[in-house]
Amino acid sequence: MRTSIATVSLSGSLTEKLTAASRAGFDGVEIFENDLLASPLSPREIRVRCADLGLTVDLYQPMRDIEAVPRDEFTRNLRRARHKFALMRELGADTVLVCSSVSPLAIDDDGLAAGQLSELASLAQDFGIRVAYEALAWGRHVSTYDHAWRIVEAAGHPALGTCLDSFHILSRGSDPKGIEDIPGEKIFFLQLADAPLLAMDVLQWSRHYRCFPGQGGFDVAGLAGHVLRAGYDGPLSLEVFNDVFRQAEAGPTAVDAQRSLLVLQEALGVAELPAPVVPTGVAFAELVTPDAEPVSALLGALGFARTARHRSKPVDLWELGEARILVNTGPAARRDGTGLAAIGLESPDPRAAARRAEALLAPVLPRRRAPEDAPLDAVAAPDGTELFFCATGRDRELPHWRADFAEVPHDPGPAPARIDHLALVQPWHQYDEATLFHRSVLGLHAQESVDVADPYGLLRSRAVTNADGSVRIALGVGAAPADDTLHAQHIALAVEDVVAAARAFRAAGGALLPIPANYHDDLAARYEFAQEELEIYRDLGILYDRDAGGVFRHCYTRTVGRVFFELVEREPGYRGYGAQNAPVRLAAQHAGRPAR
Ligand SMILES: O=C(O)c1ccc(O)c(O)c1
Ligand SMILES: [Mg+2]
Repeated sequence: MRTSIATVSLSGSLTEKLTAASRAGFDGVEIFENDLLASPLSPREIRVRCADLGLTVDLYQPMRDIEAVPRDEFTRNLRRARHKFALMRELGADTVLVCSSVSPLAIDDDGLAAGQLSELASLAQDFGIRVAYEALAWGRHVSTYDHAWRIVEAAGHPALGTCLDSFHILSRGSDPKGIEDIPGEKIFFLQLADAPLLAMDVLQWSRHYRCFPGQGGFDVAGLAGHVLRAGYDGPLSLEVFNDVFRQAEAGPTAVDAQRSLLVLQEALGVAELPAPVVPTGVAFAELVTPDAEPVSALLGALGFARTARHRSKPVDLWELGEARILVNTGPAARRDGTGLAAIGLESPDPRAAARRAEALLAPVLPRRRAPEDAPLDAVAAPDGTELFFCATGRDRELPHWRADFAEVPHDPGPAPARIDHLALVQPWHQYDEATLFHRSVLGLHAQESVDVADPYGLLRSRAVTNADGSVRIALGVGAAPADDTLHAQHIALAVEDVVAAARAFRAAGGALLPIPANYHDDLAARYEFAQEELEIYRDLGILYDRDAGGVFRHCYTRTVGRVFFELVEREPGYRGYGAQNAPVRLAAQHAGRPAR
């Protein structure tokens, strides 16, 4: 289907918005009046620019407070409309959006509204223009889609139809099934937006919190299905008022937007994408560092052994049980400092996984970086983390990253361990994008978003997982642009006995993050422990959580660069990540930072 986006959904000047929409593959745009008013380009120049970019101007919007007003007021409205219709001809736009009046002058009289909208449509028709009437959820007398449709139907004018906007319909809890009773040719336009489920004033909700389909809590695909079954054949158009997208760069936002429509069309069965290939495990995590020494010391104290070295690059493989960490001291490290740069995901079909990612507009990375390397399929996540799709040792035909490494002499590692989860820090404006990306591209399931108090701000965190929990990625973000060395990434290692692991780490010279005594006093108030047990937790800085499924005990290493490790002992039924304890951990990490 054709896709369109309202200019209000993107940041920047009108030209920047148009360029971003075109590059992301949109077919058309809704031009928001303010964007036109503020543009140095004339309407005709905008039309040419759109044509050059391969965009149609699908809608001009909005006209406000038009209908059901006293005659003299309506005469002034028609005068205004005549100007706008002439402008739309220059612009090459053939549909105008009229949203239901919020004016105190508006009269609660459907007959009057229908009559005046019909007059407006007659004037529009002279200009070759159609009028699409939309119920704002906070409209003064008309606030539901079925009410707007009754007025359009009563008006019975060929140049008057309705505009459906998923936000207005779903935010009011209207049943979208009734959409199928509207003849498709009378649905002149469809605007799509999702939103998180918030209990707040609907106008504020709409103007600040809309997001792209699949990023919020509404069943936008379900609504769009009703619209298609009604016979609508216009574009799927995104109209998203969002404080974050207004500030973020237009290019990536437009890609995120287009991805949301691809996923929506897949759900509607009108677009076929390569099926998701859900990862089945974590093959490795790759750290980059300019200085291998502190990272090696940390890994060594955790019990990892350096087992192999890359045949042609400055990359070491460290292993502890099934946990594998690559330490890369190549050029990227000198540029970016110590951080988590890549994740290897075990994939049942790496090629197919990469094809899906590509179809969903993920940047595909050059297949490994040297001629003798296994040609691994890889894409970049929105935060820049490289995701490699691996088939470790499963199939001789498939590329095998492990074969790039030559064994080095080492003692067999001691305790069994594996990667429990990886926590990535998202750029502050990419939280919703990151969730949609990991869900749609990797086929992971998103758990609920949790708020975590940090002494200097509020963090949000949301985990995406596969069904058996063998892949868990926690996506975290601060509330605003921040020094994200604080909100560091981490690698959580699942161990059988966290107390033993923490003791062994300390005995090997590792430094655990100290946790204030108040925390453990509070634990004593909340749960019953054998006395020594709590003393052990105090001594090692072990944190404790419990849910209906089981117990979670965990502790943290000091941070190196932008990364730290967590040791976790997770009872199989426990679903969380110790979010309850995160504020204490964050405060302890702040306290432990060198003064600046
Ligand atoms: O918030 C508004 O005013 C507004 C304007 C035009 C729309 O299409 C809409 O859904 C909301
Ligand atoms: Mg709208």
